[in-house]
Amino acid sequence: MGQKRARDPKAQVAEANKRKKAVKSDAASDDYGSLGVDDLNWKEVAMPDRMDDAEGFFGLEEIEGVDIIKQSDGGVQFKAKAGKPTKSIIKPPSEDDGDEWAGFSDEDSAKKSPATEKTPAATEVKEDKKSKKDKKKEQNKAKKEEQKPKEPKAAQSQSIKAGLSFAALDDVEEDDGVDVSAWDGLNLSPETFTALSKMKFSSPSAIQKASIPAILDGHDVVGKASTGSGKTLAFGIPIIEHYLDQRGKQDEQSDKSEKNKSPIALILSPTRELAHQLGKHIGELIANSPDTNARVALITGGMSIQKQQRQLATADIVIGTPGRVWEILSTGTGLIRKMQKIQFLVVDEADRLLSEGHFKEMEHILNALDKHQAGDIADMDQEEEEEEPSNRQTLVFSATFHKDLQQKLAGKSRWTSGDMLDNKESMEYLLKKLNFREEKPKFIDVNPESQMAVGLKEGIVECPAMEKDLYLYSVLLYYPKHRTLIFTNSISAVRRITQLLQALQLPVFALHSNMAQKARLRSIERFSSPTANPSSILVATDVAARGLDIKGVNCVIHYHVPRTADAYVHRSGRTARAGESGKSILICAPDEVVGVARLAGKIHSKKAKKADDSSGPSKKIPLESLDIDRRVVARLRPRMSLAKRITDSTIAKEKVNTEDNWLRAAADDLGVEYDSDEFDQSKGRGRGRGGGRERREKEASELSKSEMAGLRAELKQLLSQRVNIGVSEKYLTAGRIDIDALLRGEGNDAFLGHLDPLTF
Ligand SMILES: Nc1ncnc2c1ncn2[C@@H]1O[C@H](COP(=O)(O)OP(=O)(O)OP(=O)(O)O)[C@@H](O)[C@H]1O
Repeated sequence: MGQKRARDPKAQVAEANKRKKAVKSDAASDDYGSLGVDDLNWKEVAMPDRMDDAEGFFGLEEIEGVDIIKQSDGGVQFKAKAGKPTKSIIKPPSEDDGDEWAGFSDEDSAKKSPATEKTPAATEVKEDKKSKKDKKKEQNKAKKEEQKPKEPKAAQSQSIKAGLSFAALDDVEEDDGVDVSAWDGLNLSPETFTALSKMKFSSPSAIQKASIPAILDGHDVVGKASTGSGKTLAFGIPIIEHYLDQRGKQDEQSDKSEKNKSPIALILSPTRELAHQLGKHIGELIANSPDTNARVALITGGMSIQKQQRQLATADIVIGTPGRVWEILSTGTGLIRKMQKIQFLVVDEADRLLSEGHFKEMEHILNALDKHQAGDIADMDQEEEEEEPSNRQTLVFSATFHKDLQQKLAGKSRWTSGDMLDNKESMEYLLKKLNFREEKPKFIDVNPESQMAVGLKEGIVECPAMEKDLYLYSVLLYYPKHRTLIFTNSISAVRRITQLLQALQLPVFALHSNMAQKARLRSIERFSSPTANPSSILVATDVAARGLDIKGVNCVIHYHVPRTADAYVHRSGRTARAGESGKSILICAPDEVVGVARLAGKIHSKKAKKADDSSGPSKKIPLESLDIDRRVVARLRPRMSLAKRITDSTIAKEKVNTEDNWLRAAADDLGVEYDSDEFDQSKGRGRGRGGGRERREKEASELSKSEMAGLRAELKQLLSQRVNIGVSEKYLTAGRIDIDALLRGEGNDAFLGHLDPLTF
């Protein structure tokens, strides 16, 4: 319900204060005056996890202590119940529901958000055509005369007017931009220069430098560049350039109503989080670009369908996941027709989007964009059907491209591996399905040698299969103040490891696709917030492997060996982004080593080949081996075994409860008595394999409350002390410990004694 107006929080607060004042004065004259729906302080009703992604059912809100007053026009107003002060039901002034990312326009913000107020585009609708034209001409003239700004245009043109209050000075932004002359050759608009300067992007990355001119020249582009190398703006900047160009033309030639306008770009992404992030990143470019008010509609699952349909109707740029985009296009009226007019189709993380899971919806969308017989366009008249075919540019980006896609697309083969693909094969495949406008799109591969980011170090920790948890914990303690992303291959492992690390009092969050959308976004926000604990940990499935751009991730740990080479590339790519450095560490049981060697071999094959050519054949895994001190592992074992018992018991209890409830309900349906002991006995009979696990689960679930409390107390006691790795506290002053450093809070304060830091 709360509306996001995040581009200008100050104005939002001012608006809310104004509203509050108005309500206050109402309340003063009539203590129980009537209120509108948006004035009330609605409370969210907690939804169970199983409601996750209930197809647009976003949630319920409730309010207590109000009477409903029916209006003569059929509408309703609200009023505090007798005896209840009005104040108790009014929404607080600066409330923001915080559900959505900043930077996207929505219907409400279109009406009165400060972002739209600041731009002429929003108010021009009311102006007469002639004055609009004159204004535009003046703007264009000014634009031509303008030098590429080394300082923001907004700041240049700001002049002090009489009668301005001090509050107005808040709107004058400091010119803290950077020199952006390195972007000179790319033929960008002054608006984009200003935005880049404000965003402090002093020079283009390799993929941006190569792709932007090609896209601006009207080419289809297939772009391949390592993770974190700035692919989003490689296509985002040309789209905004096109928007700025078109905006001028449209204003001059027509009085197209908001409803009749069509989006210029459709950007497809494989996951919701990535779609949100793309929206945020492109939204930042728009927000920093003076007088640019392109509207971004975010079309992903987990949010209200109706709202998204409304946003899509007036959007300039549509960003979404294929499932929801297709759902909205196929059920809307006239939306496909609008989308057929897009100038850019962007397929981000292309190899993932065009593979298993998204294939059907992608196919539907691609067909709908090209063909004129989809259901939605049955109402299209003859004249329109004979329109020229779409002339859109197709832009395809990823850090990796799969080999089997082409056959998969043709329905000839099952998905087998995530092998890397050389350029020619991927081109053939993409050419076929994406219907490029050019016979040969421009293939831009800025890092043919390696998919891995330059600043990434890759390491491996070998450990016994049953001790992965212990080694994981050891690695985490070795690297304090490291923001760490841990990847697993299953949702149940995410749940278990999160609980385990929580029991060990580490600041940990979970992320997997069975979580409600809001919880997913919350986990990412908490993990990535600049004010978050610098040792924050996010445990995730591969839903977080691609595209997520979280600032300051220092380390990626693969708790499970990734299933494919490209998954390894993308997971590892969550660190060492935008020229930073980072670590990727595989935790590996002895029987996984062969698979890891194969996987690493594929990724580094070209590099290895080069090395081999010069120095003879080598079978070594191209990953650095990390030596974890055995003393450390031994000293951490007691903590880990306590934490494991607590976690196993909690999980087993949850499982037993769920099973019990399910069986009870089934017995009720059948009209029989449910006896859990009898059921357990019959279940145990004749069981061979798996019986041990069930017995262990049962035992774990049978730990009493007081036993659990005992375990927790014991663990708490252990965690309250530093891990002593071979120092008698009696001899603290004997010289082996730098007491001053200890008091200054330097070194690794998880340990007592000298810990050789990992050289990795
Ligand atoms: N020219 C630039 N200068 C400095 N930083 C930049 C520049 N362009 C983009 N960035 C920053 O680099 C980071 C990575 O960008 P982006 O998310 O677009 O990478 P990517 O190549 O799409 O990565 P992935 O393959 O993982 O999706 C972002 O934080 C972005 O703000």
